[in-house]
Amino acid sequence: MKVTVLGCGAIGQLWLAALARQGHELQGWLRAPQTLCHVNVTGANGMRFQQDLPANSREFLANSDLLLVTLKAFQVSLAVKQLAATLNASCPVLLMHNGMGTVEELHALRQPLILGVTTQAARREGSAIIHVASGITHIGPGNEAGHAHGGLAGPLQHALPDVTWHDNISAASWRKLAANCVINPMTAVFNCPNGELRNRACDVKTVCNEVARVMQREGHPVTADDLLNYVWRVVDSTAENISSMLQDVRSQRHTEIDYITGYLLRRARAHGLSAPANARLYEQIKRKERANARINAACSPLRK
Ligand SMILES: NC(=O)C1=CN([C@@H]2O[C@H](COP(=O)(O)OP(=O)(O)OC[C@H]3O[C@@H](n4cnc5c(N)ncnc54)[C@H](OP(=O)(O)O)[C@@H]3O)[C@@H](O)[C@H]2O)C=CC1
Ligand SMILES: CC(C)(CO)C(=O)C(=O)O
Repeated sequence: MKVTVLGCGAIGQLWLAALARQGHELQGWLRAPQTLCHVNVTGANGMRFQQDLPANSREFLANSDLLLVTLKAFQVSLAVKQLAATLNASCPVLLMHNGMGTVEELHALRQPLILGVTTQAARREGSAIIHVASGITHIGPGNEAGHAHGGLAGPLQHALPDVTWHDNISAASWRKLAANCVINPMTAVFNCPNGELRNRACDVKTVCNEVARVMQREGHPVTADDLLNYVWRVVDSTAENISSMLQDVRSQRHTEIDYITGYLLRRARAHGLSAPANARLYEQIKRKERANARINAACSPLRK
C-alpha cells in the first residue's frame, strides 16, 4: 500500500516503522515544510527502526491508498480538511486518536472515513519514540463509504498486531471514551499516576456511573458495574502510566478534554441528562488549560 501518515509523533512513527518493515510505500505529513521525516522507534522487543522517510509530497498524497491520521483530536479536522482536496475521492482516511467528535466535524468529507481506537502505547524520549506496550487497535467505518474498507484490517494487522475490524465501531469507541473520561481528567486533577486512582474509588464510581447512563441512552446496553469493572482493568493494566492528559497539563500543552469529557457532556445534554461530576472535571481541566495558555503567552518571544 501507499500510505501517508499525517502527524508523525509517538503513534504516527510507531505505524510508520511497522508499515515500513512490511515493505509498504510511506511518507509522513509534517506541519513544517520539510521533505524528509525522521523516524526513530525502539520496539517493544527492543528492536530499533531508524530511517528518513519522504515527507509532504502532494503527488504522493494524491496517489495514496490510505491517509492514516495520528494527530491529537483537536488537530484532526482542520488538518484533514486541508489535505482532502488533494486526496483521491476513494482514498480511505483512518482517524486514530483518543476522544470522539471529529466525525461530526468531518461530516462533509467525500472520502471514506475509518475510525480507530488503540491501546498500543508509545512515548517520546528525547528524539526517539519508545513503544512502551503492545495493544489492540479496533477499526471500523466512520461514514457510509467507510463500510467497504474492512480489508484494511489485514495489512494493518500484519504490521502492528492486533488489529480488529468492527462493522459497528461505536461500542469500542465508547468504551475507550469511558476509560478516558474517568482516568485522564482525574489523574490530571489529582496529579497522580493511573494506579493511584484506586485511592479514589468512590469518585471513580460516580464519574463512571454518569458515563454509563449516557452510553445507555446512546444505545449501548452496558451496566454501570460492567463499565466500572472495565475501567478498573484499564487502571490496573496502566497503573504506572502518567496519563496523556496529565502529561499535557504538566507540559503546559492544550489537552484533549473537549473531545473526551466535552464530548460526553454534549451527548448527555442531547439526551437531557446531567453529569455533574464530569462537568466539574471538565471545568477543572479547562481552568488548568487557561492558566497554562496565560503562562505560554507571557513567555512568548513576541512579548519580549
Ligand atoms: N502515545 C500513546 O501511547 C497513545 C496515544 N493515543 C492517542 O493518539 C493520538 C496521537 O497521540 P500521540 O502520537 O501520542 O501524539 P503526539 O503529540 O506525539 O503526535 C502528534 C503529532 O502530530 C503533529 N502535528 C500537529 N499538528 C499537525 C499538523 N497540522 N500537520 C502535521 N502534523 C501535525 C505534532 O507535531 P508537533 O510536535 O510539531 O505539534 C506531533 O508530532 C492522540 O489522540 C492520543 O491521545 C492513543 C493511545 C495511546
Ligand atoms: C488508557 C489511558 C488512560 C492510559 O494512560 C490513555 O489512553 C491515556 O493516557 O490517554
